Amino acid sequence: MGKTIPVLEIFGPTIQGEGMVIGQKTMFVRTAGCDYSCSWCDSAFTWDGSAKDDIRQLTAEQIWSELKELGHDAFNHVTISGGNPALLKSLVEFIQLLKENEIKVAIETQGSKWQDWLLLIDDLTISPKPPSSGMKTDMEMLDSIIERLMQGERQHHVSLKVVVFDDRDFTYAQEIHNRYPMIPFYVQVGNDDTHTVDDSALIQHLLRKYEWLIDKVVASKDMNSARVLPQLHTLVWGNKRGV
Ligand SMILES: C[S@@+](CC[C@H](N)C(=O)[O-])C[C@H]1O[C@@H](n2cnc3c(N)ncnc32)[C@H](O)[C@@H]1O
Ligand SMILES: Nc1nc2[nH]cc(C(=O)O)c2c(=O)[nH]1
Ligand code: SF4
Ligand SMILES: [Mg+2]
Repeated sequence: MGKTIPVLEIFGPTIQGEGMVIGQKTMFVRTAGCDYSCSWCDSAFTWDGSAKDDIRQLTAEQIWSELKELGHDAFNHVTISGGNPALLKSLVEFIQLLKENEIKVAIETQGSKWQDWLLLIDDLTISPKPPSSGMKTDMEMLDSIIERLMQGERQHHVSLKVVVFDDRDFTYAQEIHNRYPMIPFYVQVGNDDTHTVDDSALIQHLLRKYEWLIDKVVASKDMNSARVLPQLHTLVWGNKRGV
């Protein structure tokens, strides 16, 4: 038996609601544990202890068989999110198993940790955290991650995505984009009400914030190559989990 992976959620098929492959049909595997504690994290249950009894230690083969049970043959893409999946060296076996089965692999991570298996990922989203998160970006670490990916000629498999809640976050997003101009860059609307069940009020609110963010990008000479996106899954399903 191979090494195990701490898993909190396996779901799909759904669509990737964010970033570089938005709209892509995909399965999700959500790992437990994060080295950050963002003030507005929409997946805080992965690290705040509230779901600790739901964590399952699964092997690569066990995760793969659950994915097949859920998705049958109606998927060819798997997104691994968290928490921070880049904390887990043991993910390499699972990533290799997916590739053997001709499944494309995406990762969501914040750019705080390196793993050699990042070089194997088809759609790698690195999402450094802006000031509103309360986190401080280790720029040396981020530089070294981007550098290694460039050395590995992964530029067509990588993107940067910054979630923006306010003007300071937008300035941070511009700085990140200017620092790594060769990496496709996305700004994403921040959801500041991750607990409400009033979907229609949330959706109206998030669409207004999307318009605000579009206006900011349109007015910024530093953002001529940036793409502005909402969290599509939130516009469709609100704060529902497992979609
Ligand atoms: C839950 S995180 C897990 C992966 C990794 N820890 C990270 O932050 O990139 C997945 C994505 O959701 C984004 N996200 C988290 N909370 C959000 C919120 N309240 N509004 C918009 N995006 C959010 C993160 O920035 C990240 O891009
Ligand atoms: N549909 C959908 N798209 C997503 N993109 C990133 C997600 C995440 O939580 O990492 C996510 C998610 O939870 N659901
Ligand atoms: S880095 Fe990602 S998972 Fe961790 S606290 Fe921040 S948004 Fe949540
Ligand atoms: Mg999410």
